[in-house]
Parts: sequence; structure tokens; C-alpha cells
Amino acid sequence: MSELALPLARSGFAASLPPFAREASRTAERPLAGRRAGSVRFEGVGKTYRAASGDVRALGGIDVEVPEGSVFGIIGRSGAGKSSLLRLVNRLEEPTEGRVLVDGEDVSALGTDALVAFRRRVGMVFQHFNLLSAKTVRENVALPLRVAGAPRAEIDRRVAEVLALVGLEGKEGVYPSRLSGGQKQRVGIARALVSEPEILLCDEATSALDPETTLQILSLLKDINRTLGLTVILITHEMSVIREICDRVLVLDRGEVAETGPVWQVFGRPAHPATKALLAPLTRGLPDDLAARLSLEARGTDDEEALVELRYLGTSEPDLALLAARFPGGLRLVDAAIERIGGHTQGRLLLAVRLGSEGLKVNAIPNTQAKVLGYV
Ligand SMILES: Nc1ncnc2c1ncn2[C@@H]1O[C@H](COP(=O)(O)OP(=O)(O)OP(=O)(O)O)[C@@H](O)[C@H]1O
Repeated sequence: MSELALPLARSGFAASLPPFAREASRTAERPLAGRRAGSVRFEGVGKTYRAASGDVRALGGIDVEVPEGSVFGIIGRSGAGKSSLLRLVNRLEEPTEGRVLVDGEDVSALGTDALVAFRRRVGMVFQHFNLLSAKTVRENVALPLRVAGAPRAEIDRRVAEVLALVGLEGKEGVYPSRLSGGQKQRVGIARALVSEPEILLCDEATSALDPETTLQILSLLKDINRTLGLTVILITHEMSVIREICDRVLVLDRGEVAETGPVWQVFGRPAHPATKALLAPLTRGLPDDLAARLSLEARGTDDEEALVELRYLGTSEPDLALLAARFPGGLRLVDAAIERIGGHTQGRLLLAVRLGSEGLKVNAIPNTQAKVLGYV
């Protein structure tokens, strides 16, 4: 059964008003903006799948907090346990150890009706959109509210609101087969938002999209986080996705926490080999031509320059006037990769510095880690 079909089946769709309909009508009256975000806490969480071929330990010893209102990225290699962890949040999977708390409430303790109401507080967006092909955009998006027995006028109003939010006005009567991948994902996001969730789970939401559409969907998710204030938890293989929109990141390695923290910190000073490996594609090495000419010892020739690497981590931007004053013999900017992540500067400069008679004073540059890589 698909995940989308699950609440349908539980509710007895065509049957009389389900017990959680009152809750749905109540939440329907809340304005779209300014609602509360949810927090998630994993306490000693483990997950072992029992399969005929043997047990698979997917997660172990997970102690992690997702702050409310944050965009929280989960990254790791294939099989690291990302999907398993995400699916514990809305109880598509049950932990075999520990507890998952959403707003302080143990998710495993919820009874059937409470679980249905709870799932409405946690929206989910899927890699392959999971849209119903025989239903129009409007019908796909309206489905969670229809299942919940919300009044017709309420459904129409809310569907119009979320379709406007995701930029799909005018597409209400279109069937999914006539939509691009990016538009399909917008429908998926609108459907996840229509119940006004506190938390939005995104399972590889951009993996099936081209790079340009990926950026548009990431920017939409960030806007939604800012405008509606809801917590977004996303899983991805791509560090660039994390860098683009996340505040915090959890790196999973073989079912365990490799490291976690603000993105600028984890990216700026990765501590775990798994993080370093994942970051490798984004890391700029020494340009090949320079590496070929680099000598580790100074030769003492007049035109010799030292190749100096300056690393900036969460501190102020490179002060070019200060650098010029610090290296009065002359300096050239050879390569630069400076970016801002979450309001913090990080990256590195490569300078070719003319060796003066006083020698190099690379350690006297504030807010940087400086290193002489060699001489050219
Ligand atoms: N239903 C299941 N039954 C048995 N084993 C499972 C099940 N679901 C996942 N696993 C196993 O648990 C481990 C973690 O899987 P999971 O899908 O959570 O990892 P992932 O990091 O999301 O991987 P990917 O990036 O490839 O999607 C893997 O070894 C996987 O084979």
C-alpha cells in the first residue's frame, strides 16, 4: 500500500465522518501563516529490520534534536539509514530501541485515532511525487482534507491558498501526466502543506529533478520554512542541497551519528571521515598547474613567491586591505572559494606572496588559519 493510501484506508474514506474530522475542521480555521513549528527528538533510537534472510540493523544509538522552525538535513551514503530515520518521525516505521518525541510527545504511544490526527501535523514529500494519475492537481492536493472530512468551502479555500503558495495557479484542472517534474513536485509539496503541518518531511525531494528545477524546489522549501515557520527535515545524497537550504545537518554513517551541528560548522571543519568523503566533490584542491610547480623548500630566488592558504571559518570576511598591509612585498590572489552559509563566512583564499626581507608573518592574520603550502 502506498504511503498516501495509508490514511485513506485507516479513515474508511467513503464512510461516515471520521473521529478526527472535528480536529481537521478546527485546524482548517487557522490562518496559513504564523502557525507553530514542531520539534523532534530522537532518544537512544535504534532500528533493526527483521527479515527472513536475517536481521538488518539500520540505526543505533541515535541521540539527536531537531529544533523547531529549522531546516534540518540528513545526509549519508546509500544504506546509511536516512530513510529509516525520517520514517520514524511520522511512524511509518517503529523504533526497535529508544523513543521519538515530536513536541515532547512519544510517537510510539499514540493510539490509532491519535496517530491519524498526528500524521496530519507531519507532511511528507516524496522523491517520485506519489501523485494519483487519475486525479487532477486540485483533487490530488485536496485529498488529505477530503479524507479528514473537512467542509467543501474550507477545502476549496485551502487548496487555492497552497497552490498559490507553490506557484501553481491556473493548473488546478490539469492531470499529473501533463506536468513537468518540478510542477509535479510542487503538487506534492502543496498536498503535504494542505493539512497545515508543523513538520515537513522531504524524502529525496529533488533527486528526480534536473539541477535548475532542483534549485527552484529548494528555494520553494526555504520560502515555505520562512513564510510558514514550519520545521523542514530533508534527506539527500547531495551536500550541495544541504549547503543550499539547511541550518543544521546530521551526517549518518552505517546507521550511527557521524556528526551533527550547524551546516557552516560541519562543512567548515568536517571531523568524521564519512563527512569528509561526502564533502570531497565540493572541496577545491590545489590547482594542477600550481601543484606541479610547487616546491616545499624556498630556493631564495628574487622572484620567488610563497603559496599561502588562508582558511576562514565562520568569522569575518577576508579583509583585503589588511592582507595587503601584512604582505607589503606584494601579493596576488591565485584562487578563492569563499561562501556564506547560514550567515557565516567560510572558505579559503590562495595567495602568492612575494617573499620580503622580513620573511612571512602568516600567523598574524586575525580570524584565519594560515598555512604556507610551498614556494613557486
Ligand atoms: N524494510 C526493510 N527491511 C529490511 N531491511 C531494510 C528495510 N528498509 C531498509 N532496510 C535496510 O536498512 C539499511 C538502511 O536503509 P535506509 O533505506 O534507511 O538507508 P538510506 O540511507 O536511506 O539509503 P538510500 O540512500 O540508498 O536510500 C539498509 O541496509 C537497508 O537495506
